[in-house]
Amino acid sequence: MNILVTGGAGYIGSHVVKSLFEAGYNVVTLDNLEKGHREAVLGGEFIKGDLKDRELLDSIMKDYEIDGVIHLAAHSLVGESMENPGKYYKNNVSNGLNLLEAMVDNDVKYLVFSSTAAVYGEPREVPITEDHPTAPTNTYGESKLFFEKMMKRYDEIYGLKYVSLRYFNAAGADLSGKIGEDHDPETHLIPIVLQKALGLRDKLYIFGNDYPTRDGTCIRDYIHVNDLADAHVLAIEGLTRGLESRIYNLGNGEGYSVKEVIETASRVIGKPIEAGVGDRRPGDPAVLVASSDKIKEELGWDPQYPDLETIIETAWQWHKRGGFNENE
Ligand SMILES: NC(=O)c1ccc[n+]([C@@H]2O[C@H](COP(=O)([O-])OP(=O)(O)OC[C@H]3O[C@@H](n4cnc5c(N)ncnc54)[C@H](O)[C@@H]3O)[C@@H](O)[C@H]2O)c1
Ligand SMILES: O=c1ccn([C@@H]2O[C@H](COP(=O)(O)OP(=O)(O)O[C@H]3O[C@H](CO)[C@@H](O)[C@H](O)[C@H]3O)[C@@H](O)[C@H]2O)c(=O)[nH]1
Repeated sequence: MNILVTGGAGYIGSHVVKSLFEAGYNVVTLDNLEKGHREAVLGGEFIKGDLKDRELLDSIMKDYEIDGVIHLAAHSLVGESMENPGKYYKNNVSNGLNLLEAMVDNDVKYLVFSSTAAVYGEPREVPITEDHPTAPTNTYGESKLFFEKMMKRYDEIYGLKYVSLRYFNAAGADLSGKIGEDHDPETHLIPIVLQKALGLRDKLYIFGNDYPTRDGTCIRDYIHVNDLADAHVLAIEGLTRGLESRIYNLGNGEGYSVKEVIETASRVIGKPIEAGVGDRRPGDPAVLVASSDKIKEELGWDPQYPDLETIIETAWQWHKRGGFNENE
């Protein structure tokens, strides 16, 4: 099986590429390296290019006889999406449509998509199941929901079969020490907390402490990036076995507040980590916690690193060694 991975040089994509490779797939990675790292792609072919380049998509699908696509390439920052919505509609919707069109024209039938908990907005009840109403509170979540709707139509009209994986908060790093999270600028909570602990940044701010939660700070469900990656392999296997199009949540079913994440990181590292309190970040729901029962029951997904301390420990090992700087 020949699989095209868009965004495979990024944080989650590089872990997906490694898992696919280990499971015996032929992998072709397409990434424009706007955010990704060439050295993060540990196996298969690498092509530097952009989703907006329709000719390139056609030639990759033909030349490599692509059977399925795992589509991770996107802009993905909640805060930025509320400052620059057009950037999100362009890349996540318009460039994504280019990919769908190329798949139809080249008769590529299977698609696994990186969706997000942000499609739900402020939940009516937690844990959130896949049939919870969608009402995104930010442009990012809305752009991902638009793409899900396009996939549904392409299934109805062209028979494209898809699995949409709605990830909650990805964190941690591969145990090999070769790949991990390395964004510039970094905006995600766990790497920021670890950078603060390493003295690589002056300030750490909690974005709002007046949310309706147990300690006033936002609650999220953190999932280890290798457990996420495994779900992609299960999804592509399912599709090629004849699974109908599906949406699955991916989280651990346990929510941690921003304060609890900082406390857990201090425990893992063995020293206090100082944090100030800043304003709320526009677009942030107060609570996002997943029910992932559906993918466990239907595809046998079995997370190996569900506990927050372990997730942070793997991220700490990666950041302590200096990320890609150390590997270079
Ligand atoms: N990190 C999370 O917690 C999280 C949670 C839910 C969903 N997601 C989704 O997972 C996917 C991967 O997230 P990530 O955290 O690894 O982000 P990332 O920025 O590290 O990876 C995205 C990759 O896509 C590439 N890319 C972006 N636009 C492109 C384009 N037009 N053409 C070619 N390459 C392009 C970037 O260079 C980058 O390498 C995204 O779709 C994101 O929305 C992430
Ligand atoms: O310096 C910081 C950074 C973050 N936060 C808070 O920490 C929580 C987690 O934030 P972050 O790590 O930025 O992740 P999210 O904004 O929850 O978004 C992630 O998780 C979503 C799914 O829940 C994905 O869709 C997004 O792509 C991914 O970036 C949020 O409440 C933030 O407000 C802070 O308080 N201080």
